[in-house]
Amino acid sequence: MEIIQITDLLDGNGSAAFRPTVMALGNFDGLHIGHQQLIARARALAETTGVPVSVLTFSPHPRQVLGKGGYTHLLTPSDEKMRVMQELGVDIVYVVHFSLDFAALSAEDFVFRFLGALLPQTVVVGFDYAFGRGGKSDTSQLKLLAEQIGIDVEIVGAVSAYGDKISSTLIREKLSYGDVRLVQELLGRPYSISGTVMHGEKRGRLLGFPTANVEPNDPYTLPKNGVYLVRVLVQQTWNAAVLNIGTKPTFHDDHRRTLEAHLLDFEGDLYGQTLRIQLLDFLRDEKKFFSVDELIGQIHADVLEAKTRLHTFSGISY
Ligand SMILES: Cc1cc2nc3c(=O)[nH]c(=O)nc-3n(C[C@H](O)[C@H](O)[C@H](O)COP(=O)(O)O)c2cc1C
Ligand SMILES: Nc1ncnc2c1ncn2[C@@H]1O[C@H](COP(=O)(O)OP(=O)(O)O)[C@@H](O)[C@H]1O
Repeated sequence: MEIIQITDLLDGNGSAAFRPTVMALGNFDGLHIGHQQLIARARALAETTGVPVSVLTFSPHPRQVLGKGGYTHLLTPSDEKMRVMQELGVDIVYVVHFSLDFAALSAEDFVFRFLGALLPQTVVVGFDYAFGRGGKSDTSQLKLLAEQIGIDVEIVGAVSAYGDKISSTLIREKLSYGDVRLVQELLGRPYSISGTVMHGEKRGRLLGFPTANVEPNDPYTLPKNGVYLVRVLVQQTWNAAVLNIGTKPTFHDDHRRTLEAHLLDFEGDLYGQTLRIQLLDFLRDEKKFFSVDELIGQIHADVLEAKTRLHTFSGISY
């Protein structure tokens, strides 16, 4: 898969580097099964005309640039997004640097000056696609403008599950309830977080449960505080683990949120390594224990419960 960064507005002078493709447009945060259907549609169209399938996406996420706080938690930061797109069979990803200048483009400029220069034969968008200054233009305007310069527009309908339209917002909400099993259904794969193992408070080993303190590499949307059954990728090997997300209220009144994974069958040094954590199941809420022995007893019970539930997940492909 080729990744092409686009940092300027093209102004019609960059077209030499581009070739005809069928192009899916969107932010695709989460790359959930709705996004996947859209990309599959683009792929099918590309195959019938014998051109590559491309995706046009933005970085940073427009909400990170335009949002009131200027910062948004993501489901699939860039590396994860690229990994999943590759699995989906995307040939080319155009990553457009999203700036205030870009956001200010009118609908006409976006289509005539920008999109046209990328030479798509067809663009594929979701039914709720919005573009142009203030995101004020919709799919019917896209069709009207794009067809003037010979670009076909294909609009893909909503995908629903359990009566809800699948969206990044829905997935964020389910994560806030800790419902990682449902999230896995909506994503078509387990929710995953990548991070680096940092030094912690060195208490884990004294409790009999060393825990890798994982500092997320990007501003991920975290599920609610609690204990989860997870799988952790360490140097190309998956390890079953229990993960605590929270503030460790047994030891602290006001600690920042941390992610700590105890790998069930592992001994060794993980400091400095990059780990990928897949969240498989929610085990319980995080609690304040009144003695350390009570906490240790509960972690033993968590490990037993994790091992029991692990059997349910044997069919998952990583
Ligand atoms: C499976 C598991 C469950 C945990 N549950 C709780 C909990 O309910 N409440 C709590 O205060 N800490 C909980 N912890 C966090 C421990 O307090 C933490 O791992 C310990 O303080 C070690 O921290 P350190 O690695 O920074 O030394 C849990 C840890 C694990 C691995
Ligand atoms: N089974 C295991 N699961 C997680 N970490 C382990 C395991 N075995 C050894 N380790 C190592 O021990 C470290 C965690 O020990 P801990 O006492 O909790 O220290 P820290 O507070 O620095 O995390 C991990 O970062 C890793 O290098």
